[in-house]
Amino acid sequence: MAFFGLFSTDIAIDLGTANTLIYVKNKGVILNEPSVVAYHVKDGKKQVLAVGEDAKLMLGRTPGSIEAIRPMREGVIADFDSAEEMIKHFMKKAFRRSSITKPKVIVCVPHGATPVEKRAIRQSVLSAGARKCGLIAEPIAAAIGAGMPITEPTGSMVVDIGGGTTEVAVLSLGDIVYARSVRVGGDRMDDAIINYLRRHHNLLIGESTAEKVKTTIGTARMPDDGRGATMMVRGRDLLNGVPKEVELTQAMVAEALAEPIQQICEAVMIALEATPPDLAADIVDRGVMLSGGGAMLGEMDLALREQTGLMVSLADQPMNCVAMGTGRALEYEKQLRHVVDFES
Ligand SMILES: Nc1ncnc2c1ncn2[C@@H]1O[C@H](COP(=O)(O)OP(=O)(O)OP(=O)(O)O)[C@@H](O)[C@H]1O
Repeated sequence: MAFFGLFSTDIAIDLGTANTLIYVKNKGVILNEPSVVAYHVKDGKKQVLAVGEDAKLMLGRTPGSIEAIRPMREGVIADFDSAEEMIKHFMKKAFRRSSITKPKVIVCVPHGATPVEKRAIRQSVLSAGARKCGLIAEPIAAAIGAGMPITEPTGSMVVDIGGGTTEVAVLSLGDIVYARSVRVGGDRMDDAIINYLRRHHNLLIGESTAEKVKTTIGTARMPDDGRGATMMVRGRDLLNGVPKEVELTQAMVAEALAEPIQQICEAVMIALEATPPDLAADIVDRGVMLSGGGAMLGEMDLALREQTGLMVSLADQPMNCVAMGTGRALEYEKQLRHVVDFES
C-alpha cells in the first residue's frame, strides 16, 4: 500500500468565490489562481479563452465577443458549466507531469451550502476527472489549517472571511458545535467602495479598482488622525461621462466599509451568544482565529477585538488556511475521517 501511496495523486481543492487553490498530497499548495473563466463567444457558441489569472485581467475589460465569468458566487457554484471548465483546467495544470491516475479529491464547502449546492460541487469535480470526491465544511478546514486543536474537548472559534461569505464557527471534539455563514465577504466590501464613490463623488469605478483600493489602503477602523494614507482613484464621472480622478483617504474607505464590517462583527456576536457557556469560557481563554483573504483587511483583527472584547489572532497564511486544512484532512485521512463526507 505504501508503494502506491508514493504515486498518489490525491488532491484537496479550496473552490473559493474569489480564488481556487489546489493542494497536492505530500507537496502542499501548488496552485492559487482567481476563480474566473473567459470565453470567446461567436454565433452563440462559447469557447474557453483563458482561466484563472489571465481571465481575471479581462474582467470588466471585455469587448462584446469575450465574456469573463466568475463561476462561484457566495461560496457555491453559480454557473455549473464554467465551474466544471475551471476545475478541469486547474486539475490538468496541477497534474501536468503525472496524469496517470485519476485523483481522489477533497473539496471544502461553506457550512451553509444546501444539499443541492453540495451535489453540484461534487458532480463538477467528478466530471472534471476525479475518481472520488469528499466534502469538508469550510470552517473545519480553516480551523485545521490555522493549527487549532479541533479534536480536543475544548471550544475553538474560527472566523473565515472569504470573497463571498464569512463563516463563523465554534468547534469542539472535531465537529461543529455552532456555525453561521453570512453572505458578506470581500466582494461586499468591494461593492461598498463602489457605492460610496458613486454616492459621494459621482464616480463610477469597476470591481478591480475597488478591490485594489481595499487591498492597498482598506481599513476596518477609522485612522487615529481621522485621515490616514491616501490613494488616487480613477473612474468615470457620472455627471458628464468623462474619466475623472479622486483622492481617497483611509478614513473615507473606513466609512465605506463600515456596513460590511459591522455585519461580520454581528455574526461573531450572534455566534458567541449561541455558544454553550463552557465552550464560551474556552473562547475567552483562547480567543478567536481569523482566516481567509478578507481577514487581511487593515486592522480587521483590532476592529473585531474592539467589538467583542476577545483576543483575536490572524492565521499565519490567511488565504492558504482553508486549502492547507483541507489538505491536512487528506494527509491524516485516518485520524480526520469523520470530518470528510464522501457519501451524500
Ligand atoms: N490585503 C487584503 N485586504 C483586504 N482584502 C483582501 C486582501 N487580500 C485579499 N483580500 C480579499 O480576500 C478575498 C479572497 O479571499 P479568499 O481567497 O479567502 O476567498 P475565497 O475562498 O475565494 O472565498 P469564499 O470563501 O467566500 O468562497 C477577496 O475578496 C480579496 O479581495
